[in-house]
Amino acid sequence: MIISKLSQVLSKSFNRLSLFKLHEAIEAKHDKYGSIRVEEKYWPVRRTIVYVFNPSDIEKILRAQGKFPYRPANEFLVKYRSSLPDRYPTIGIGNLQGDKWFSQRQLIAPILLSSGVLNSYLPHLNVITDDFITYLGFQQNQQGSINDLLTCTDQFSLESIAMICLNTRLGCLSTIEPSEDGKRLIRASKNLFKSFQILYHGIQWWKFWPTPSYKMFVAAEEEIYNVSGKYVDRALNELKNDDQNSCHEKDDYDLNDDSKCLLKTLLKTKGLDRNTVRTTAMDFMVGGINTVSTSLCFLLHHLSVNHEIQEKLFQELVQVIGNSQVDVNETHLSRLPYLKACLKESFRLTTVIPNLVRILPDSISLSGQTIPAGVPIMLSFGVICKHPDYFDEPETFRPERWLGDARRAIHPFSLLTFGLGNRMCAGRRMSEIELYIATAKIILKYKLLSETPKLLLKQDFIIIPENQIKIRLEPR
Ligand code: HEM
Repeated sequence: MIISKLSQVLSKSFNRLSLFKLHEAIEAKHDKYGSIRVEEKYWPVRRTIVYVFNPSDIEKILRAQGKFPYRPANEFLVKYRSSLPDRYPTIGIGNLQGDKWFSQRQLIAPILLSSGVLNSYLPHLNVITDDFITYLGFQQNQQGSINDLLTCTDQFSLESIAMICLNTRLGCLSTIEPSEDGKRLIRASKNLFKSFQILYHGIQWWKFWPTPSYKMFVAAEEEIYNVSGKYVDRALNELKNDDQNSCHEKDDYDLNDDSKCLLKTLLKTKGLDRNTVRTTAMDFMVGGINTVSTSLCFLLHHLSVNHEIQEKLFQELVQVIGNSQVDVNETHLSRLPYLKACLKESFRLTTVIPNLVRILPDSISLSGQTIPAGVPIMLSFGVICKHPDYFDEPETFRPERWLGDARRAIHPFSLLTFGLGNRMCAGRRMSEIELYIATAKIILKYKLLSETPKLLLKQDFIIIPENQIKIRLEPR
């Protein structure tokens, strides 16, 4: 009895120490220290980190970040890309700082956020979702179950992001075999995130010699660079040929209409050369594969556990869209408040990125403590989102809390899935559209029944399920 208790305590402590359980270690800091924790680390170098667990402090920080919000870069990525200036004229908007970041963000983000570009992808995302539904059908076992939902949503997510960023289908949803490029990208993006977790949060041995994780990162980065480069060059050649040949007839959603194709629009933008676009496309791929895939997997899991909510969502979808064969369009998307609330609630319970990080240009007073300028501050909204001080019955999946008057009880800086302000996620609207269309069509087609005993989480750079998500699909 005593031994088993001791082993439980030990295993909990070791779990918290583990690199893949950092989210639990951060929760434990909040339990122990309350709304703020200023931590001095002495090894391998002396540094201070501040953890903030209070939405009012988070609001203060985000309002104080100025014109050039400073989110610390992934240093290993900066080191690697800076060593190859011909290949990487930029280290990418996710890692640049100051006015260099600002001028690149000004060129790139408006294209990714423009409704003209976004809407042109709706028909393609509908087709990809239909293919995903067929693919799911082939993945079911004899009892109608999918044994590992995340590997399926990975395929969907990669196929979608490749269509958006590389202007190509990769065949990841083929019921026979994904294309070679598809397989390479899936493998590379998994390895990339695995190495990120160790390189970003572990001891920085990579600064002194190429550790196995650093080598894994470089190999994955090269793979993504090579595959995506091929499609960027193809788009560039098409643009050159288009210039030489006369215009062809274009319909509203024709991605050969260059003004509606993200990649070609980037390539035609003054100030963005071929290699900058190549880096940007890579960063979009990396930013968008695992985040969207895991978010979709979590949302489908929550719906599969909460049958009444799933039914209520189904009713909304039937009323607004009809059935799974109808293409989801802009008008439908503007009339689906319950679907949007379900996604928000899924983000609250299982947000894939539970912290934002900022370094402020000036000192700031937070929860009665003065934090000097230049100190990294972790805005730990993932903890806030699961705390009863801020959310009633926090463990319950209840989309209604995001609707009508109930929403007013929620502090606006408590859920920051995509960040906030002028450094927020450039792919937010694209991701939401992907997630809405996929969820809508799947729920219209299938009733989802969970076969996952308990959802466990781990941090693999982003938060992902630790155990396999098993789900049964019953045709409606
Ligand atoms: C569910 C999916 C996604 C989530 C949860 C997510 C979340 C985030 C978060 C939290 C940030 C940091 C924001 C901040 O510091 O304020 C970020 C940055 C970024 N994301 Fe996403 N993201 C997602 C999908 C995507 C996609 C699909 C793309 C590209 C198509 C993308 C591109 C970017 C870029 C370029 C940045 C850096 C922006 C900058 O530094 O200016 N993300 N994302």
